[in-house]
Amino acid sequence: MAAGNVRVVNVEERIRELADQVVALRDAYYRGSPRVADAEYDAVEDELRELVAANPELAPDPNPLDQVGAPTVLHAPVRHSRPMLSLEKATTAEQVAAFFARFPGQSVVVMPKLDGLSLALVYEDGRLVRAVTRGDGTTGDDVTPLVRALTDGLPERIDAPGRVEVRGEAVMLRSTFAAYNQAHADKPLINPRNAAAGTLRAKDPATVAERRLFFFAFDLDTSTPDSADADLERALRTLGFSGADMRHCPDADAAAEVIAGIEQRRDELDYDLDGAVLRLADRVAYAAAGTRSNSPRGALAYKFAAEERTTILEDVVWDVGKTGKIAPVAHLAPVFVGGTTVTRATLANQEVIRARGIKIGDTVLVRRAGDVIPFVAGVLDESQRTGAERDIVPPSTCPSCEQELVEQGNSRELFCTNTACPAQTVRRLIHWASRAAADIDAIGGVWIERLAEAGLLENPSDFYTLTKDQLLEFDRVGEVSATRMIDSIVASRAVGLRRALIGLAIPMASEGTATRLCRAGFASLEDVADADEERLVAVEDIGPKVAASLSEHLGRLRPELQRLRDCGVSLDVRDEDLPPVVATDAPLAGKTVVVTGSLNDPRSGEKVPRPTFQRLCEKAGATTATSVSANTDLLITGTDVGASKLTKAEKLGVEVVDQSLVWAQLIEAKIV
Ligand SMILES: NC(=O)c1ccc[n+]([C@@H]2O[C@H](COP(=O)([O-])OP(=O)(O)OC[C@H]3O[C@@H](n4cnc5c(N)ncnc54)[C@H](O)[C@@H]3O)[C@@H](O)[C@H]2O)c1
Ligand SMILES: [Zn+2]
Repeated sequence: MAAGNVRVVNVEERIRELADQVVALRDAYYRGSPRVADAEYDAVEDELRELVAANPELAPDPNPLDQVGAPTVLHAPVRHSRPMLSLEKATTAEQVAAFFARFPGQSVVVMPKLDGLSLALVYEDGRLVRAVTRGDGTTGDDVTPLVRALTDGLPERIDAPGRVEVRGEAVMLRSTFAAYNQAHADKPLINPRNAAAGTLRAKDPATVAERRLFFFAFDLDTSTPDSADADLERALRTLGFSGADMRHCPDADAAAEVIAGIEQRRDELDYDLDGAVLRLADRVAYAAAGTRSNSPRGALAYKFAAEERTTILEDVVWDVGKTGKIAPVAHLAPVFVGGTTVTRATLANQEVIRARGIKIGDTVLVRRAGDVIPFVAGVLDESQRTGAERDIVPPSTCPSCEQELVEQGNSRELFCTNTACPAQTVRRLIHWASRAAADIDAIGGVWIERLAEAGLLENPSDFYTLTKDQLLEFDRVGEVSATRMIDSIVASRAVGLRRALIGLAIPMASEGTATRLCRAGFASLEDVADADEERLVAVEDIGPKVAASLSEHLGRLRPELQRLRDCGVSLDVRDEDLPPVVATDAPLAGKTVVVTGSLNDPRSGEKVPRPTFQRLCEKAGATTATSVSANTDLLITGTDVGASKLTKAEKLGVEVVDQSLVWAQLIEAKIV
C-alpha cells in the first residue's frame, strides 16, 4: 500500500513536471527560439500523454495536451471562423488500419505532412483579403502584407463567389533555405521551418525580402459547398492552388504503400516533411466527422523518423581533403537522425562556426535532411552551457604536412597548397580508386593509406606498377587477397576519359563536367589538356573558371598522364560516354530539356531513376540540363515536383509537360 502511494505521488509530480516542460518548450518554440529538437519535445509530450492516459484522474488542469500552439500576436489578432487544430499522431500500420476502419467506404487521401507553419487564407468574392497564422488555434495573427510580399503559390484572385477559406502550409523550400544561408553565411537560418515562422514574424517585409516562402494548400472551406467540387484535391486545383501531393487510397494497404513511398522520396523533395497526413477525401464527410479537443477526427498524421536531433559536440577535427581544403569535422556523441546513427558531421568552414557560435562541449542541433552529409546547424539553448566549453580554433598550419595554410573566399576556407602533402596524396589516391573513377574495389582506403605510407603509392599511376610480391610482404595479405587486388587494378585500366578525369579530382571540375566534355567530342584527356579556353568554354556549363582550372591542373599533370599511358591505362573516350546517335526525326530532337520530380514507367509503374530517364530523353534527341534557364525548351515533370523549378519555368515562359506525354513519345519511337 505504502509503495503504491509513493508511486502515485511520483507520477503526480512527474506529470506536473512534464506539463510545465511542455508549456515552457512550446512558449520558446512559438516565439521563434526552440530550445530542443522537435523529436525531443515530442518525447516529452508522449511521456505526458502516456502517464495521463494511465492516470486520467491526475490530468493537469488546464491540460496543455488539449491546447494548440501558443498565443503569439505581433501584428493584429484575428479570430478563426473554425479552430485551426493539431493532428492526431500515429506511428504504426495498426493505427492507420484503425483509421480506415472508423470510416468504412470512405476514400482517403494521403499527402506529405509539410514542415512549415499553417496559414488560413480568406478570399471574399474572389479577392484575397486576409492571411492569418494558427496562433492558439482560436485566434491567429494577421500577416497579410508579409504573405502577399513573400509567399509564392497563392493566387491574389480566385474564381469563386462569396467567402472562401483555404488552409495550407507555408514552407521555405530547401533550395531557398540553402541559397539564403550561402548568401548570408554570417547570419544563417537554423532550419527551413524556423525560417518560415521567423519570416512571418517580421515587422517589415523589406527586412526579410530574400526569404521567399511557398504555400501548399491542404484544406478548403467554401460558403457555397453544394456548387463546389466535393473532392478536395480537384477543388483546390481548380481554384489555382498548388496542393500538397495528394494520393487517393481505397484501403489501409494502399495508404501504407503511399506513406512508405513518401518517406522513401523524402530526401529528393524540395521541402522538409515530418510525416504523412491521411484525410477523408470528401470535404463533406471530413466536415461531418467533427473534431476532438485539439484535432479533427477525419485526419491522422503518420510521423517519420526525425531529421534533426541534438547531441554533444565532443571534438572538432580538421580534415585534409583531396584538393587540399582543410575542413572542420564535428565528432559527435552518437545520435540517431535521418534514419542512421551519426557520429560525424560537417561544420563547413570557420565562418560558419563563428556565425553559429558553436563551441566544443555544446549541445548542438544536428540536421540530416535532403542531403547526404549531416551538418551541425547550431546551438539551440546556450543556457545549458557549463563554462567548460572550448572555442573551436582553426589551425594555422596543415595538420598533415605543417605547411602554412592559406585562406580563400568570403567564408575564409583554409587550404594546404603543398601538392606533396601526405594527407592530400592519400585522399587523391582513394579518390582515384573510388567507384565513380577507376573503381579499384579490392583495395580500400585503409590499404591505400598503408601502401602510401610504405612509399609504394604516390600518384594514381603507381597503382599500375604494384606487384603481387610487394603486396604479399604486408601482414594479413595472403595469396588470395593479393591476387584480387592485382586483378582489380588490371581491370581498372579501361577507365577512359570521363572517369579518369573524375579520378584526378581537378578543383571545380564536377562529374557533370567530365560527362559534358565527352559528349562535346573530346577524344582523350590529352585532348582536354591541349584545348585552349575558347574550345573549353564552348562546352555547355563550362565557364572561364572551370576552363582555367582544367588547363592549369591538367598541364601540371602531363607527366602523370604519360605515366598512366605507359602503364596501359586508357584515357580515351569510351563508347558509353559518347552522345547517343540520334535520328533527325527523333521526338525530342534539338530540344534542351530539364527533368524534375520522380519518374515512373507508365507500363509497369516502376520507379525510374532520373539519370536513366535523362538518358532516354537524350536518345530521343534532347540535350539535358539540370536547371531551368532561358535556354530550356521543355520542363518535363514527374510527381512531387519541386515548386521552385515550376515557378522559374513559368517566369521564363518555358513549356511544362507531364512525363506521361514524353513516355508516350519514347514508346512510340521505340526508344524504350
Ligand atoms: N522543439 C520544440 O521545442 C517544440 C515545441 C513545441 C512544438 N514543437 C513541434 O511543433 C509541431 C507542433 O505540433 P502540432 O501539435 O501543431 O502538430 P503538428 O504540427 O505535428 O500537426 C498539425 C499541423 O500539421 C500541419 N500540416 C502539414 N501538412 C499538412 C497536411 N498535409 N494536412 C494537414 N495539416 C498539415 C498543419 O500546419 C497543422 O497545423 C510538432 O512537430 C512539435 O514537435 C516543437
Ligand atoms: Zn598539407
